[in-house]
Amino acid sequence: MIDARDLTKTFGAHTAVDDISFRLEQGEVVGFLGPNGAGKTTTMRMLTGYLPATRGTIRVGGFDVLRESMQVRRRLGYLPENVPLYREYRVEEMLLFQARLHRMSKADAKRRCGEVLEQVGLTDRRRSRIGDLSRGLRQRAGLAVALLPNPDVLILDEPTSGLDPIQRLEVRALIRDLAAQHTVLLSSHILAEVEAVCPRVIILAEGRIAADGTPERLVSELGGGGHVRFEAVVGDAAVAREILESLPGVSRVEDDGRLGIHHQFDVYGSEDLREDVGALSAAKGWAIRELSWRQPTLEQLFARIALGLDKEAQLPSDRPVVTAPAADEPVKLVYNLDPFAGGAERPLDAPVDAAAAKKPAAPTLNPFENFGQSAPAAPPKPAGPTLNPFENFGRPAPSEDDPNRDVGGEG
Ligand SMILES: Nc1ncnc2c1ncn2[C@@H]1O[C@H](COP(=O)(O)OP(=O)(O)OP(=O)(O)O)[C@@H](O)[C@H]1O
Repeated sequence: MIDARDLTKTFGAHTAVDDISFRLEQGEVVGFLGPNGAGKTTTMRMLTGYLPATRGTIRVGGFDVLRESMQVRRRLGYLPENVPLYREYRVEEMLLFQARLHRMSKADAKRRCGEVLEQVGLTDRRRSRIGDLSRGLRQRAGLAVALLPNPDVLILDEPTSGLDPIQRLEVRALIRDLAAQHTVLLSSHILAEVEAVCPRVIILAEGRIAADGTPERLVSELGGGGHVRFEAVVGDAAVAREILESLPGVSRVEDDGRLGIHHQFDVYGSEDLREDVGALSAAKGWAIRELSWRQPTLEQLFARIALGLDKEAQLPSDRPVVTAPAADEPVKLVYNLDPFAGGAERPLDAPVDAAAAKKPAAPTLNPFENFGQSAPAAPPKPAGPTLNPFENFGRPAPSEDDPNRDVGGEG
């Protein structure tokens, strides 16, 4: 439906779009992503014929955008980033005016205006002045304009930018409906929105296509793979890291720092190593707080591309990391999970005192200290009143053949 080949746009010495090619098949819904200045708007304006390309060709529905512009306009609806609507017009007036530009007959224009107003949910606001509409409703009016020629293709440049969260959800739902009937190219800075609506994304960086595919494929192939998030009480973090690195299948381990008494690591490997890390923890006696499989998000992939792969270290973490205290700073004990310590506090970094751990402990009710030992004999029962009804408040319970025993019943 859209076929862009070897597209380049230069502004003076600056190359905004640098030799890109892509196709959108009929019915495809594609998210167009990229950091500010990546060239998205420039590309969209070239696709719609608003801006001539410096080099390259664009065909929409088989028609050349520049040489067969009237055929292209009938097949293509465009919602620019800043919707150029006439604020003094009423919504219906403005649509009728736009319909005339599409050379529709009066009857067709009236019918089509009614249809698009219904489609974008503005029927009851058709007599409102555009200047009086909220930004979300103006965006709907802009979509109505784009839909007027009943186009096969919709090009939407940041359709939810500047909207509040509720308006954004409404416009997103509207786009989802439209996506069922049109080929859509949608640019947005809101990646969750793109993931929710678009089965395919094209990521632009510095005027070039950096990635093109389904979000899942891009994330798994370019996102740097998944990793095991492991958080536990490990004692010496450097030693624990070395041990984790020695696990078969582990390619690298990132030390994310300390969170209270726990230490957090990201364990990378070719596959999900949760079971291996779990078994290792059990063997080492590390108390686990988290053991989970993490896939990179589209947002992280986007940041990787936007920042440049060489600046991977600057990737925003999905969780604030508490840094380990300096070496001379006393380690504060928050909670002691050492089963051998019998409740006594010991600095977290100190090794377990093996001798103390082995010494025969006095019988207690602490299950950790008493494995294998018989429970102490119960202390003798103190005489005195009990709540046993048979003991009759201090007296022994009557025996079976006590003639005075009250067995109940009549008489
Ligand atoms: N008319 C113009 N004259 C000169 N330079 C321009 C013009 N239009 C765009 N540019 C430049 O081309 C580059 C790409 O701009 P473009 O607006 O296409 O980026 P974008 O990806 O849409 O960014 P944003 O997400 O901020 O909208 C930028 O460096 C911009 O300054």
